[in-house]
Amino acid sequence: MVVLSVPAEVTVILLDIEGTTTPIAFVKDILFPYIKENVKEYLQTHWEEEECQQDVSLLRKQAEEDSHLDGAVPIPAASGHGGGDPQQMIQAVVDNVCWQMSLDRKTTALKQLQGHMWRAAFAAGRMKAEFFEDVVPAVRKWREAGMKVYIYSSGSVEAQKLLFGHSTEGDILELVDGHFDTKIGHKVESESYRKIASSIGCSTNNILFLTDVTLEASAAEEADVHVAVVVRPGNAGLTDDEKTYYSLITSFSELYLPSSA
Ligand SMILES: CSCCC(=O)C(=O)COP(=O)(O)O
Ligand SMILES: [Mg+2]
Repeated sequence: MVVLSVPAEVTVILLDIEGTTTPIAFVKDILFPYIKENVKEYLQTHWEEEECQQDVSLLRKQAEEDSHLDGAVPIPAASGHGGGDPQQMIQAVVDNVCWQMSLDRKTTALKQLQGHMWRAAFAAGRMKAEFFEDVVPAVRKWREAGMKVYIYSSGSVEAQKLLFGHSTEGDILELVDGHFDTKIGHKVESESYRKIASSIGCSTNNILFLTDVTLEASAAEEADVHVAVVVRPGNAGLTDDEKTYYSLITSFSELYLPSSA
């Protein structure tokens, strides 16, 4: 088995979700279709609620920022008392969400609505999150060895907690010391990793970040975070240069912690 030695200065393991702890297929074939199939009904049912209106406001703000993009779908401003025609507005939000999802965009606005929609499905037991079989045993081992384990995903913190709280392995939320999402910054920006270190109260070089996306690995590395690229079934392929440059693992069991020897 290939073994990757974790540098002695590492005290925190920061995990991406999609393509790292969890198969991309679970996200693409189960989580995302649920949104596309249910978004209209969800908006119709929850339209008058404060949380739903906040989600719509955030999506509208994002739509304004996106107005220069090809195919962007605007969301009209709510006008006067009671706003415009709710059905027209709902259709615009549905079209905007579907357009963003067709591009797999990771905007905070889209991820916030998705998280709120998944809540009911997880709570009702309609979905259970999948984790690769090496994930839970490895995370338990790392924690026993004194490591802190944090999550950094484009999925909202609320959605992350749903996945860890309702998984095929049971409720594994207690295995995580904390969560970060795009509210701290985007995963392809190195400043996000500096902010995460500062929020945890450690140096960036105390963190090992595991992700399937090399653009994220590169941003983290620029901030002096240690990185390993996770190669899982169904992940996007890597170029030969990327394969040579990055430390690669295919299972969390390939990480060797000197402190656990
Ligand atoms: C954790 S919520 C479901 C996945 C999701 O919406 C997503 O965007 C995952 O992105 P990641 O940063 O974990 O690759
Ligand atoms: Mg990922």
